[in-house]
Amino acid sequence: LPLPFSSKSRDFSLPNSSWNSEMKRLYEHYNSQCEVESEDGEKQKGLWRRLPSYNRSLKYATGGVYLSKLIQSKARLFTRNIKEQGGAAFEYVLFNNEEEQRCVGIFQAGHLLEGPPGNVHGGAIATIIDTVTGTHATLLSGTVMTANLNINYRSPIPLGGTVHIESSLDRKEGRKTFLSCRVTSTDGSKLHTEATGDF
Ligand SMILES: CCCCCCCCCCCCCC(=O)SCCNC(=O)CCNC(=O)[C@H](O)C(C)(C)COP(=O)(O)OP(=O)(O)OC[C@H]1O[C@@H](n2cnc3c(N)ncnc32)[C@H](O)[C@@H]1OP(=O)(O)O
Repeated sequence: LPLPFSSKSRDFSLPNSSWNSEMKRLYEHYNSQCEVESEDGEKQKGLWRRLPSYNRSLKYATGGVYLSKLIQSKARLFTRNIKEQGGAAFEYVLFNNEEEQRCVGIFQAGHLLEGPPGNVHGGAIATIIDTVTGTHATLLSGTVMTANLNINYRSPIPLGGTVHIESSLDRKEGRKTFLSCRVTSTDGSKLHTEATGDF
């Protein structure tokens, strides 16, 4: 992740007191596979890697063609900019499995993401899918933009609930990267959303 963050920047993908037990359990499940101990007690890289997440992409604005310095200095990542405490909006952590070309997101949807009463807004679901697949495509192919995101909403996601999001590589064609994504209940028994993305 070639981003020049200050060591003081908060890493939003670490557990906090708003996480429910399912969120913590799944975090532990993947985090425990990020580092493994060999027989001689040495720590080695595991199958998974937790991806840190910050609320701005550049610590210091460098100026841009279209954006004023003021806008750049105030720019914050959409999914990490809600000040209200207590897991009000997007709580999530991403883990990447480079070998299997899979990226997993664990997502707890806070009360500010309501769409239909008691359920998560379809735009918020699209946002978190774009976040997981967009990050995955970046890891696979370098800097990308989402060209196309196709979403099938299969069953509502309850507000406050935790879901498992998995992005996998379908294929690469020249400079295009095609991914598939599934949002399921944490035990995998219920399919909430399916998507494909071109980056
Ligand atoms: C490491 C992690 C870091 C990440 C940290 C941040 C975390 C947050 C992550 C959040 C992530 C959030 C991520 C976001 O939210 S990204 C924001 C949302 N996306 C955009 O705003 C993108 C806007 N569009 C564009 O900029 C251009 O149109 C792009 C760049 C997409 C293509 O324009 P470009 O001039 O470059 O290309 P081209 O026109 O020569 O076409 C090239 C090829 O592409 C094919 N094509 C084009 N358009 C489409 C389409 N719509 N569907 C299907 N295919 C399409 C086209 O047929 C052609 O194919 P072929 O003929 O070659 O076969």
